[in-house]
This record gives sequence, structure tokens and C-alpha cells, in this order.
Amino acid sequence: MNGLAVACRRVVHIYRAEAGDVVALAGVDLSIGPGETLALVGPSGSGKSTLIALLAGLMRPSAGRVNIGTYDMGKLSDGEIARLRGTEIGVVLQGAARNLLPYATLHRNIWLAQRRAARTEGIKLDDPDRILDLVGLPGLGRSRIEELAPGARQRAALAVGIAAGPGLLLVDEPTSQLDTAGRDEVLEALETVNQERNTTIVVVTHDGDVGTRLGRAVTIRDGRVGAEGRDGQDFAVVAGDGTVQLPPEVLGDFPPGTLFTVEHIDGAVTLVAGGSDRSLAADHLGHVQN
Ligand SMILES: Nc1ncnc2c1ncn2[C@@H]1O[C@H](COP(=O)(O)OP(=O)(O)OP(=O)(O)O)[C@@H](O)[C@H]1O
Repeated sequence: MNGLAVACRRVVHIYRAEAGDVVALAGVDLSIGPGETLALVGPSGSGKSTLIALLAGLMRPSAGRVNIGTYDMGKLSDGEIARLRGTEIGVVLQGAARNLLPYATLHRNIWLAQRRAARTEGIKLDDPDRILDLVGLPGLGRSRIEELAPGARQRAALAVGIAAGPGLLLVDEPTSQLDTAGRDEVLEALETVNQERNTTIVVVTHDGDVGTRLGRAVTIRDGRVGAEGRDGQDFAVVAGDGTVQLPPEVLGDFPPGTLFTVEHIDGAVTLVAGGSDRSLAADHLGHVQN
């Protein structure tokens, strides 16, 4: 299976609660190429888990569109979404134990994850031992999950997530309970899976270093894409409705109501804060050029 592309267009998600509605996502625009690795970072409550749940088809967006490969997730039936999750989309929930049967062997856990795909025509499944090699657990097929150390258990959860050979792997907080060595092994496993299979991988994390390692880190802030880091450089991002969130550290310089003039200089666009020399050059906004 080749990596699947992901496209979110103006995605809104509202939780209906007795105490009042909560707008968890307020218009997310995000494109992820096939075979890309990406981290979703951001403060607690910003909407990361909600976004990954929408990508996994565990919930449907209140508005907007989520496309995975050729699928429009909002238009699929529950049965079609369940089939996708057992085949083309792999999901690793937060907390390794939630993905695994503790008393069963690694082989059996992988086999259980492959069951649905095995019945689906045209899907060729990897040998479980090959999957264990990919996640750095060679020869451990007969070990029971409860015998594994926490880092190995997290990689076992990854093995289950990739068992059916998904084109998109969604992983929630894979390193949060681990020491540095355990974290590095999990990241290595993710990198190997991505390199060997070209799997698109999206990881929700609080760990900024994980974002750096994965090459692309998208910050979710107040239910929107707030910023993006790529290969060590930070960018603000223009949303589908034309808005740009300024990084919190410069917000103090541009209070609400600040007026900008839009100046076109040598083919580049520069926003100059009214009556001052404070400006945002287009290059810092993702290069706006005609
Ligand atoms: N089932 C729910 N019902 C009502 N509100 C919810 C529900 N789940 C999440 N929320 C709210 O939606 C918003 C986004 O939550 P979400 O869990 O997506 O954020 P997060 O960035 O993943 O946070 P964390 O890093 O703490 O997991 C928060 O205000 C949260 O309180």
C-alpha cells in the first residue's frame, strides 16, 4: 500500500454538551502529502486529539471536508469507515495497553489486527515477523505483551497499527510515558516504517523534539492551524478563509485592531503595521507572491 494523502478543508468540530457547545476545531486547513511524516503539536485542549479522531473516522466533522486518499470521510457509511480502519488507516491510541491484548503473544496481537484485511480481496499482508523487524522487535513474536518493557510495548502497539499495511498511520502520544532511550526507539521505528513502506504518518505529541525529528510540525492553537515548523524553520500559515494566526510571542506587538497596509515590493508582499515600522514580510507568511 502506498502512502495516502490527507486533505482537511475548513474543518469544524463542535461537541454538543449539556453545559454548552464546545467548538474544538474552528476551521482547519491542512494538506499532507503521501508518505509524509508530520507531528500535530499544541497546548492542551487545542484540538489535536479531535483532529486525529476525525482523520481516523472515529467522529465526523460538524462542517468542512476530510479527505483520506480518494475517500471523503464525511460521506462514507459506518461500515465503510470500519473497513478502512482495519485496512488502509492504522490507528494507535494513546497508551499502548489500549491497543493490545496483554496476555496474548505479539504474533497473536498482530494476527488479530490482520484478520479483517486478510478477508479483503487484493490485500497482501506482511509476515508478522517482518512487521516485528520493522518496529525493532525482531524474534519476539512468542513473547506476551505483559512481558515487554514500556518502550517495547509501545512499539508492539505500532506493530499492531501497521499490521494490515495501512497507507496512513495515526498515532496519539506514542512517547509520553517513555524515557529518552524508549522515545528514540519509537521514533526510529516510525522512521523505518515510513522509509520502508512510504506510509504517511501523523503523530499527536506534546514533545516538540518529536516534531523536529519528523520534519514537519503543525501547531494547533484554539482549534486552528496556528503555525508550522519545517526543517527547523517556523512559519505562520494562511487559513482557507484568509486569516493568519500570529505566534503568541509577537502578539503583544500587534494588539487586536492593529491596521496593516499591504505593500507590493519587487514581487513580494509586505504587511506594514499602520504608522509604524513594524512589519510582517511575505517570506515569513509562507511566501505570498504573484
Ligand atoms: N467529548 C467531549 N465533549 C465535550 N468537549 C470535549 C470533548 N472532547 C474534547 N472536548 C473539548 O474540545 C477541546 C479540544 O479537545 P482535544 O482533546 O481535541 O484537545 P487536545 O489538543 O488533544 O488536548 P490534550 O493535549 O489535552 O489531549 C477542548 O476544549 C476539550 O475540552
